[in-house]
Amino acid sequence: MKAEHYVGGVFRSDGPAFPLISPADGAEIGAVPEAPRQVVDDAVAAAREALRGPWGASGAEERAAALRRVADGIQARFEEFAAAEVADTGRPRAFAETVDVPRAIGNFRAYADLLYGRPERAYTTQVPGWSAGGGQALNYTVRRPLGVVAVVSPWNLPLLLMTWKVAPALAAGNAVVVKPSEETPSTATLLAQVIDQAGLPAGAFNLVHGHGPGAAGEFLTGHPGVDAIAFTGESATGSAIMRNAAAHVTPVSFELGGKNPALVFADADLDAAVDGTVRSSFTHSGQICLCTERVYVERPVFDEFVERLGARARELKDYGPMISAAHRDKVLSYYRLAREEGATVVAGGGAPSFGDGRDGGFHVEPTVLTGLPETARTVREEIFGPVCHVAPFGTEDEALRLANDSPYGLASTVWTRDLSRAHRVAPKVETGIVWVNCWNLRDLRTPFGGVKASGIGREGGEYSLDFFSEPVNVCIQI
Ligand SMILES: NC(=O)c1ccc[n+]([C@@H]2O[C@H](COP(=O)([O-])OP(=O)(O)OC[C@H]3O[C@@H](n4cnc5c(N)ncnc54)[C@H](O)[C@@H]3O)[C@@H](O)[C@H]2O)c1
Ligand SMILES: N/C(=C\C=C\C=O)C(=O)O
Repeated sequence: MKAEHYVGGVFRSDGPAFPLISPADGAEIGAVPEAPRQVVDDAVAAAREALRGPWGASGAEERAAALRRVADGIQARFEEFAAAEVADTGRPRAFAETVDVPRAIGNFRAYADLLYGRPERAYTTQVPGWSAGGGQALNYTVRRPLGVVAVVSPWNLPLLLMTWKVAPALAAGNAVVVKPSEETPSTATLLAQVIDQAGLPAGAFNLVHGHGPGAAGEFLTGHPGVDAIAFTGESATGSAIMRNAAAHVTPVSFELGGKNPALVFADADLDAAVDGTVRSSFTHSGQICLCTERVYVERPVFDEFVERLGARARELKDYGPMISAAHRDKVLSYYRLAREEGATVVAGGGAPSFGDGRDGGFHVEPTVLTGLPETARTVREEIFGPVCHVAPFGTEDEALRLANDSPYGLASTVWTRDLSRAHRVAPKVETGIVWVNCWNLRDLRTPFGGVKASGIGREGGEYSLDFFSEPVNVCIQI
C-alpha cells in the first residue's frame, strides 16, 4: 500500500519515506511520505481556498449529498478498506468488516441525515429590547462553519476515528486537513481517493502523512491558518497540542486517554458481566480507548468472577497484536511492573509463543491481575493493552469511590439487575459515558467524550455540529 498526501485535489508524495511495518509479523509492507512543513502549509492554504470557492458557498443539502457520495464510495470499496485496515493494524478481519468500515460509512451517513431538513436558522420571537436604548427587535441565530479544521487521529481505530471527525466537520461546511497516525496511513489514503472520486471541490478535504512531534502533526496543530483542532490520542499529546495551539487561541475538541472502570454488583447477571468484561477488556487486544482496565466486583461474587474471567482470558486464541514493537514493549513493561508491585497474575502476563509467523509480530497475552493497591501505577496509568486489574468492594459508595479515584474519566460499565441501583449509580460515575449491562453500544447522536484527563468537549450528533460551527446572533431593530 502506497500512502500519499492529498492536497488541493492533487495526490503527492513529498518528503522522505519511512517504512510501514506489519504488526502481525513484523514485515515491511509499505512506505509513507513524511510531509515537510511546506506540504502542511500547502494543505492549509488549499483548505482556505476551498472555503472561498464552491465548497464555502455550498448549502446543507449539497453537503449532505456529498457526504452520501463518500459513504457510497467507501461501501463500493468495502473489501479494500477492510484489507488495508487489517494490513496496517494486524487486527482480526472480522473486526474491520463488522466495526471499522461499517462505522466509517455510518459516520458519513449519520451526518448527512442530520443535515437533512436541519434549520439553517433558529429564530427567537419578537421581544422588547433589553438594551438601554430599548425598542423592539427580531433576533435570529445562524451557524457559520469554523473554517479550516485540523483533524489529528490515532492508530487504534484509524478509519473510524478519522471519519468520526471528518464527516461532521465537512457537514458543518468546514474544510479539513487530516493528519492520521504514522502507524496507520493506508485507509486515510483510500478515503482521499474516495473523496476525490466523489467530486468534493479541491481543498475541501486534505491529507498529510507523517509523525507528530517536530513533524507534520506539530506543524499542523501550531499553524496560524488553522481555525480549530479535533484531536484523538493520548492525554499527554493533548497537552502538547494545547500548548502548541495556545498562541493562536485555537479551539480544540479532545478525545483522550482513559483508565476505564467496571462495577460488577453481586445481583448482576454474572454470565453477562463476565461476557461483557471479556469484550470490554480484550476486544482489539485492549487497544480501544473505551476498554476496561479496572474491574471492581462486589465481595460475595468476587472469587467466582475472577476465576471465570481468568479462564476466559486463557481461552482467547485469535487475538491481534499491539500496533508496534514499541507499544508491545510498553505493555510488557507494565506486566513486569504489576509483578513488582505485588500483583497476582490470574491469566497471561507475558508474550505468547505461537510457533508460526505471528511470533515475528507484536502479540501480548490477554492478562488478568488482582491483589494490587489502588495506588499502584498498574491501576492508575493507562496501559492500552489486553489487561485488567480486578479488586473487590463492599458497598455502593465504596464502589463509586474506587471507580472515580482516577485522573481519567472516559467510559465505564455497570453490571446490576437492580433497576433503581442502575439509575442511582450511573449518573454518579465520573466518566463521559456509562454503559449499564452492556459495552460500546453506540448511538451516534449521543454525546461522546471524556471528563478530566480524558478529553475536552463532546462529539456525536448535534454535539459535533455545534463544535464545528459558530452560532451567530443577528439582531434587527424593528
Ligand atoms: N477518547 C477517545 O475517543 C480515544 C480514542 C482512541 C484513542 N484514544 C487514545 O489514544 C491513544 C492511542 O493512540 P495514539 O498512540 O495514536 O496516540 P498519540 O497521542 O501517540 O498519537 C495520536 C496522533 O497524534 C499525533 N501526534 C503525536 N504527538 C503530536 C504532537 N506533539 N503534535 C501533534 N500531533 C501529535 C500522532 O502522530 C497521531 O496522529 C491512547 O491513549 C488512547 O486512549 C482515545
Ligand atoms: N469515538 C468512538 C470510539 C472511540 C474509541 C476509542 O478507541 C465512537 O464509537 O464514536
